[in-house]
Amino acid sequence: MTTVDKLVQVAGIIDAAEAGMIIEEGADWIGFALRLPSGKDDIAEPDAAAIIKGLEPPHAGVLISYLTEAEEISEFCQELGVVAVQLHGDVETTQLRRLKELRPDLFVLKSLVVKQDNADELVKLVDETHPFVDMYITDTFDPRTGAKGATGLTHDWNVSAELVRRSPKPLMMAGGLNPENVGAAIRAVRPAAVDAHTGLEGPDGRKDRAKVAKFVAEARAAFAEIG
Ligand SMILES: O=C(O)c1ccccc1N[C@@H]1O[C@H](COP(=O)(O)O)[C@@H](O)[C@H]1O
Repeated sequence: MTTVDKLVQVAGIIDAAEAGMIIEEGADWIGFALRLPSGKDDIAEPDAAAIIKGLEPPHAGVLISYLTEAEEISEFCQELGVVAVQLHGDVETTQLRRLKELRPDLFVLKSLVVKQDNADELVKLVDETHPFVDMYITDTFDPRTGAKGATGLTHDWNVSAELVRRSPKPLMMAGGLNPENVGAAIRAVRPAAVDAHTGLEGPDGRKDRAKVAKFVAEARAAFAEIG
């Protein structure tokens, strides 16, 4: 079983050069968003699989997806060679249980999409699903577009902090994190891990080396501070 603590993830990898740069700058896990409902993935599946298979521990590739069916998730994770999957869709608890039966070795992250006034609903979701989930990941809902991931928006960190306190499983904090706010976020919420996508991009839509380096350094410093 994979255990994680004080982990830094960068999501939305688009090619091998970007993956290599992010690993060089000290991130632990890298996330690949695939089979998105838009049909417009940033990277082809065989290219993602090649990058993932070339990673050496403690680095690892994570599938980020809206898939909801355990069999399809399991088969796709096998094809890609990922050790972890981040589920952003409305996955039934029965499917999470089935996924654990099929792949007890797979590290399952389930998103908790923070909206205005849905904290109680998220706590209920944690209560129901935690036996089948290894880690939760917060994310921010964008009411203008309906998007539930990679919105670049922060949410009420009091909700994330409450979820950390209430969840029997660790929590990865995400949603609008960037080099400037990640330290404060870790000190306020005390998550086990952090993740960012859009806050690390340059104007060309690719990850910016200086932003990735600063994000990793600020996160490591804040994790060391909270102990
Ligand atoms: O990374 C993506 O492209 C992605 C696509 C669909 C759902 C989630 C996705 N990424 C996750 O979004 C959050 C945070 O994004 P941001 O930092 O606010 O831009 C994080 O969980 C990513 O793993």
